[in-house]
Amino acid sequence: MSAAPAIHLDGVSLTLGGRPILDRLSLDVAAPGVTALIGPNGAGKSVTLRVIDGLLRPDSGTVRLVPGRRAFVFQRPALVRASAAANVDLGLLPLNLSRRERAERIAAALARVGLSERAEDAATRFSGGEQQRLVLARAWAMRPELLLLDEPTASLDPTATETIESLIAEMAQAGTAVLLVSHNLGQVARLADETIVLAGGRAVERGPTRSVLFSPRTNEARAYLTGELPWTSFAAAS
Ligand SMILES: Nc1ncnc2c1ncn2[C@@H]1O[C@H](COP(=O)(O)OP(=O)(O)OP(=O)(O)O)[C@@H](O)[C@H]1O
Repeated sequence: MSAAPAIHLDGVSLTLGGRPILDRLSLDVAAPGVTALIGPNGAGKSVTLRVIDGLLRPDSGTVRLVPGRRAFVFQRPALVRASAAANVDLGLLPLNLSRRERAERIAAALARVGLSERAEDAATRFSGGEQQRLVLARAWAMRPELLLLDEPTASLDPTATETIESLIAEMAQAGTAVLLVSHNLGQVARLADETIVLAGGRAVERGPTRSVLFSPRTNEARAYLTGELPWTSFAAAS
């Protein structure tokens, strides 16, 4: 990797509830671009994102991040009881923008995810997919240096998924380092330059997405991928 990584984890270990969850985890995430973090349920993907965001403190090891704005889109959308517009505005508050610039960014972000008409509606009454689109709009409006995404399209319909995927790609092209946790391997293939496979709290494999998905070198990665990836249709499309 030529430039300094946006995220650098070195030997990160963490025990939760008496169980080792991260086990000397080391990984780098390049900036800009999309890096996918994949692996079986319980592998420690969400915990890794929370460690990177500082919500969980590792027992040992080093976490180094590129300085700047950071946005985290959780598996379950984190929204306050206020309008959709106010929820986007919350992400902008720390940025010291003028009132007018905030209003412009809010309008553009809501339009980007097809929620312009819902700007004044209560966000907590939105459907699951609408809430997910809203939190992504908030992240987009922040223009973060670092974007952490935990299953960002898990409850979205195909059209909304396409909207969100193009928004993620656009942010990466504009310079954001994106770390994407997803079980949607088609999405990983579409978006991620690099892919890291996590199993048992360790990065067992990493490399260009295509080689990780189609020619995994480790048994752990192979076991995960053969259970999840529709090899026949997928391989035929490549
Ligand atoms: N606060 C906590 N206390 C105790 N155990 C925890 C805590 N948070 C997570 N864990 C455990 O850590 C393990 C890894 O959880 P994590 O949510 O990171 O998995 P994941 O790889 O994101 O899985 P999935 O694909 O199912 O979302 C799980 O077994 C979970 O029960």
